[in-house]
Amino acid sequence: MTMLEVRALVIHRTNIPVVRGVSLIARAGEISVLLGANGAGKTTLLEGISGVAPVADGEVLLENVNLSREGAGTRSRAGLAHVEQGRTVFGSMTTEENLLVGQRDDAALDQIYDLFPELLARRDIQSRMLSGGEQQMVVIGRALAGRPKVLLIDEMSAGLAPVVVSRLMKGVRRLADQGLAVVLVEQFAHLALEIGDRAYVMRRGRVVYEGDCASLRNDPARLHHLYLGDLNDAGVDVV
Ligand SMILES: Nc1ncnc2c1ncn2[C@@H]1O[C@H](COP(=O)(O)OP(=O)(O)OP(=O)(O)O)[C@@H](O)[C@H]1O
Repeated sequence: MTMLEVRALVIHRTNIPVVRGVSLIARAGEISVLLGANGAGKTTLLEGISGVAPVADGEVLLENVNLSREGAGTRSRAGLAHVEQGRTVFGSMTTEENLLVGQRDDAALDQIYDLFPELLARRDIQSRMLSGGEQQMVVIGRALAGRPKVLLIDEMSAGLAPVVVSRLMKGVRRLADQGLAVVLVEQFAHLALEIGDRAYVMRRGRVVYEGDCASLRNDPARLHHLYLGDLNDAGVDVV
């Protein structure tokens, strides 16, 4: 079932269009992987979807309800959660105090500890003492507090060792298997394509590939070309 539908989104930064008519979908139980080189517009796109960045044109629909004119708070309450870049924990608060921020019920806390048992053992530790990977688990866990329908995750792996990234990816896959619709922006393309379902590659503000993750995973030369090769910018967006 399609949970999130983004239609022809246009977003400007200092009057320059950096997202130029992007459409994508995220289905319940699936991970939509969003790839692309630095500056392609991935972060800006997620910000436009969650309402953090103002949108110049296009639509954001959650379960067919148009949220395009709503602010970030309304979109969040409607079920759109956004894990932004930077892994911001409340450092002087314990792991559990962080997880309890915005928590609707204890069951959600149990769900987080079930997903990331590592955090259970660290529940009473000040979150500034946690490793980078554990802090990322806390941030993802906090985003689950409102029981979202769609989870947008931006570069959760930045600065982390590949083994830690794999661990996080497994957690995200499990969340999708539990029914969440996930949009995952990721620099470790090969790892993301392993756990993802749908793939989108952005280039200079546009989608230049839309398809299944398996096709791209099995064709690294094509992926390389989509990132760096000579594409006809004015041509067909979907390869
Ligand atoms: N606040 C801002 N003000 C002006 N320009 C911005 C701002 N944020 C992003 N940009 C520009 O918009 C373009 C898209 O940036 P964005 O961060 O969305 O790309 P990205 O694909 O997420 O890249 P990265 O992987 O580096 O985060 C870039 O050219 C960037 O310089």
